[in-house]
Amino acid sequence: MAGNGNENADGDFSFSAAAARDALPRITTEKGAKSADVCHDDTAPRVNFQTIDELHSLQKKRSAPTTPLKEGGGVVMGTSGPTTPSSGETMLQSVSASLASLTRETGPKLIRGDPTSAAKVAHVPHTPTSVPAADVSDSGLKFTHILHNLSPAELYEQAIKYEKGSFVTSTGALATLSGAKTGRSPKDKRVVKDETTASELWWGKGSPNIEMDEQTFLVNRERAVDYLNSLDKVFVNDQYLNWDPENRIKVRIVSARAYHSLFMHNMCIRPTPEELENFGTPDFTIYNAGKFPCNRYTHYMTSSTSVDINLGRREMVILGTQYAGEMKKGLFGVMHYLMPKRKILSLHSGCNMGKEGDVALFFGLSGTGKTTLSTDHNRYLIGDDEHCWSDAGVSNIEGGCYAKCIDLSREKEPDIWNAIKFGTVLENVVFDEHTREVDYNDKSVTENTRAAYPIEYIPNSKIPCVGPHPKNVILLACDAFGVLPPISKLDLAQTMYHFISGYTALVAGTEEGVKEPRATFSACFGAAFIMLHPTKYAAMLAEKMQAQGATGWLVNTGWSGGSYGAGSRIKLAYTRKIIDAIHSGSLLNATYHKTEIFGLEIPNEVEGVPSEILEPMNAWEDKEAYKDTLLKLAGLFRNNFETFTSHKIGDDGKLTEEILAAGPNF
Ligand SMILES: Nc1ncnc2c1ncn2[C@@H]1O[C@H](COP(=O)(O)OP(=O)(O)OP(=O)(O)O)[C@@H](O)[C@H]1O
Ligand SMILES: O=C([O-])CC(=O)C(=O)O
Ligand SMILES: [Ca+2]
Ligand SMILES: [Mn+2]
Repeated sequence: MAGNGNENADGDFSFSAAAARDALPRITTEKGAKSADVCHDDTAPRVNFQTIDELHSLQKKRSAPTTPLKEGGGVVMGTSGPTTPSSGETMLQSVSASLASLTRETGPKLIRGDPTSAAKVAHVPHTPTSVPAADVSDSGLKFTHILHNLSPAELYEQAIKYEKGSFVTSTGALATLSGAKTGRSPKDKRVVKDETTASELWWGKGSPNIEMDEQTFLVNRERAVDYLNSLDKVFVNDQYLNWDPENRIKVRIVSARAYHSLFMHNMCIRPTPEELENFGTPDFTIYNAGKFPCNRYTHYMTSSTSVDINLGRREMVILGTQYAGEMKKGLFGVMHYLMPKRKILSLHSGCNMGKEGDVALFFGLSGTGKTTLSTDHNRYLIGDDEHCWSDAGVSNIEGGCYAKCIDLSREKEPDIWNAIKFGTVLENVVFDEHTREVDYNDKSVTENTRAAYPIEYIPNSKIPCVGPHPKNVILLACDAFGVLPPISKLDLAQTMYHFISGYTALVAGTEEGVKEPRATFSACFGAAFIMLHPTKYAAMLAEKMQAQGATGWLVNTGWSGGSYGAGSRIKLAYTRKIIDAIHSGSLLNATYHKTEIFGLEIPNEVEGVPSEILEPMNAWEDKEAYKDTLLKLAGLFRNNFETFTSHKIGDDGKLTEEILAAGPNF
């Protein structure tokens, strides 16, 4: 009967007599079953390992270029004999030379690979020399491990294991903290003034180049190098800048953090394994000592942070800041020096291209919309921030994008939202401690939250990131005064006037309550990065725009209907419609009327944009307040331009006159 354990209809099992005495039933298998068939679910073939260590050694397959040794065996390399060094050896020698102490004239002893890894590692061949005991230092005796061009996955592991504040977010990005500094430190930037740069660069009032001498640079360089050599391990990135193959620059970044290495991996152009094998000597080297400060007793130092550029030595030193943007923008400064020497214009601009090959440039100061508006689902992204314009067309300097994340939404910026995934560095964002979902509205750490991702994370990026000559040059200004029209067409002189002015007005504070907008004028929409006098870049831009017949536009991505506090920021959807109309060419054929004071040409209609916002005065309720604010802004423009009135722009005296006349008239 059911339940008494004696069912045996199929002969599958039967209870032994013990069942009757309440013991556990003994299971008997099917008649005739051989012992080898007992376990039907474990029929895997023989294993290839005898020990746990062997099992672990099987997990990782060797790959070039990130694993320690190319030629198997894993023997520690001895002193270099008559045989030619392997590429791994060459790399170590090259890095050791980069990290050489200038006072001791020796490079550190280097080992490739993580210090904690059990994997066999190779070290740089070191010629044994007998040195006086007094010259021997502890750092000279130790080995520094070099983590050379690690992959994003390896860098994630390094960051999570060793760098506090590193987490994987719910979408797979690496959340990091940049420490005390969450933005650049322009007041701490120094540029070496030597015989050459004294005459070539822009110095003095308004210039971003604060001088330092060669000797002081070497003091800071030694400080950074000694710090890096004192560590167990340093990260080394060998990468490229500029997608134009004829004007590509090789850069090496030596840093103390996996965060910095992954950031630059994303932001610079990534070499192929073959290119890395044959990388050779870099054209420019960054020593990023991160949190290690400069010595404030050092000449020219006014804080514990110092970002030093030496164009002669082709080196940059970073002390006392971990904000990764310093590296990206430091290299941009270098390009602003090197490229004009080759008659190539360097630009703080975004750049994209339509299906018909029409290229647009987007100039603008930080936060005005270069990244947001160049990332356009209907167009190919060439780059979001740094470009070159040569006789051949445009090329992106970088291999990645650096998007502002504050208030980021999937609806408004889907491509940027989707780019925040595995491999992306997310700086200073706040996330849920359990779900790891990021709250992009949270400004607890900083308002300047950022995502750095490789450009190919944007689905319609154009690889290689080059394009033909621009057709449209769009100047973005986030006008928190709310008086500039959302869109106006510029003639060449006006384009130059606004390019040299480089105006934007962001909101002064992030605290509660209404704050006065603060006007910022930054020549060439990037005074912090230019090296030569602004008129040099302006002359090149004028010449190129003229030669190519490019049209200039001024787009206000800021306020409408009143200043910050009374009006509101122009809807991103409207700005996108305006940009669409520029790209399509429909705005070129529109009818226009001219504004008072600034003399800007405003279109009477733009498809998809309410006409009442096109003329700024119409959107203001208080017309008197509008006029006062407009005059106030015009005055700010005029004051700012005074420093440029004594400069000639290019060889064309007539253009200079026209540019001076292209400013506000009142
Ligand atoms: N009408 C608008 N047009 C453009 N951007 C807008 C508009 N309204 C709001 N925004 C927001 O303004 C910000 C523009 O930032 P974006 O990253 O594009 O600046 P950026 O010019 O690339 O600056 P940076 O050089 O510092 O990278 C984004 O957060 C975007 O969502
Ligand atoms: O450099 C930065 O921190 C961000 C940036 O792109 C800019 O300011 O133009
Ligand atoms: Ca940007
Ligand atoms: Mn920028």
